[in-house]
Amino acid sequence: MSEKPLAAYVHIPFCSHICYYCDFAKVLMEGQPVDDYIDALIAEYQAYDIKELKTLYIGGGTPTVLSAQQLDKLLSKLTEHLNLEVLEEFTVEANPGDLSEEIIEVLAQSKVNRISLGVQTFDNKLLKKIGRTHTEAQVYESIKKLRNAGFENITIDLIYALPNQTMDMVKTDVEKFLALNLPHVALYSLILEDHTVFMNRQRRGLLRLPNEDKNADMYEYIMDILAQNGYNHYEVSNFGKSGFESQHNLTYWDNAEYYGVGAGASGYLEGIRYKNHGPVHHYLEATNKRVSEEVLSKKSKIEEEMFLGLRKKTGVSVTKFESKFSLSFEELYGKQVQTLINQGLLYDDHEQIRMTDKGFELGNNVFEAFLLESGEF
Ligand SMILES: C[S@@+](CC[C@H](N)C(=O)[O-])C[C@H]1O[C@@H](n2cnc3c(N)ncnc32)[C@H](O)[C@@H]1O
Ligand SMILES: C[S@@+](CC[C@H](N)C(=O)[O-])C[C@H]1O[C@@H](n2cnc3c(N)ncnc32)[C@H](O)[C@@H]1O
Ligand code: SF4
Repeated sequence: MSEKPLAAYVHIPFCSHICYYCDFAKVLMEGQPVDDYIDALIAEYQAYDIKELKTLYIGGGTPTVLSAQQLDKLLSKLTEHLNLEVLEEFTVEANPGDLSEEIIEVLAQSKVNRISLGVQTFDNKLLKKIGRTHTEAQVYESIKKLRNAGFENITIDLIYALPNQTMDMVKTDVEKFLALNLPHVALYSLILEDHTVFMNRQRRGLLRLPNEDKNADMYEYIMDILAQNGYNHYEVSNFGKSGFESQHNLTYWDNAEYYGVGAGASGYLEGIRYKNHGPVHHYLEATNKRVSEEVLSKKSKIEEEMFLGLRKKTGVSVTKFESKFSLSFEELYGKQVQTLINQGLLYDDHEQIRMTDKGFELGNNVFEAFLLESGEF
């Protein structure tokens, strides 16, 4: 059987407030059995008997809404049996509003070496309109405190194409990011998700979103200005200075296996993609934490290799593809690749299949071309 994965994702589903756009696995923290949850999470993690990880990622929800004691316990239990020489990247997601001195102290004392801050925008009015509770000033304060505590590898998440957001507002956000001189940023175009306040407003005709052209202009602007400032656009939404690309997220895009632990977490182990129970009570009560499992067919594995790999600037290596699947890339996808090259969506490079900037913009059109007929495998 294959070697053990070297990446693990751990999910903390609690938030102090719910943002109007968010459909990730999360719940308001108040009244939740948080201590029981942490115990169950640690038990699930320990059952895998993990000795080596290159990357560990604690996401949410909001990991930093835990108390300092809860976070401390979690961080030490996760690393207790790990060979720390192997661990390269240990990320914790944080919200600027709830990074107290105690929490920063716990993070600084731990093995965590990367912080991902959910900034979304620097515009105070817009922050309110999207249901965030922090302010621009709190972002600067959090970053200052994190730097003082010794953190250098700090990334922020920003969202663009927000309701009523203009190009000038996007420019201001990116300029404010640049002024911070951070090594990494993820910039997501707003996705309207079901079960969110925004979707509800949209259905009632109350949401004014930038149209597709505006959205594309914003993305082009973002790509240009970040490249000019030395950020490598290494994945559709991710930009980093050299050496600061997220190793954990690259595991996903490299289509490698990883552990997923906690309510609503997904994992990929021994050829099986699985998802855990989402609602905290279901997760706590279930003996088997997984709510669904999919044994991947060869067809799905090939498609995923393409969809995930193409998200990266380096794309998909034909040699690696052929040795992994023991088949000819040219026979399987030669025609599709040529059409996409003619449309300016892929580079004309027969070893590394990579998207152009236009391809990045129209990602879904590119991915679609790599879907296979059911009868093919
Ligand atoms: C699930 S959140 C968890 C991290 C943390 N709680 C926070 O809010 O920053 C991870 C990131 O996903 C992005 N995100 C969530 N919902 C989104 C949406 N509907 N469209 C685009 N990006 C979204 C946000 O940038 C957010 O920072
Ligand atoms: C949208 S990405 C943001 C990554 C961040 N910008 C960075 O570069 O580190 C992170 C979010 O994806 C979700 N996520 C990531 N890996 C996951 C997994 N294995 N299972 C479930 N959710 C996951 C979590 O909600 C997490 O907050
Ligand atoms: S964006 Fe982050 S803080 Fe907001 S609801 Fe989603 S997980 Fe919670």
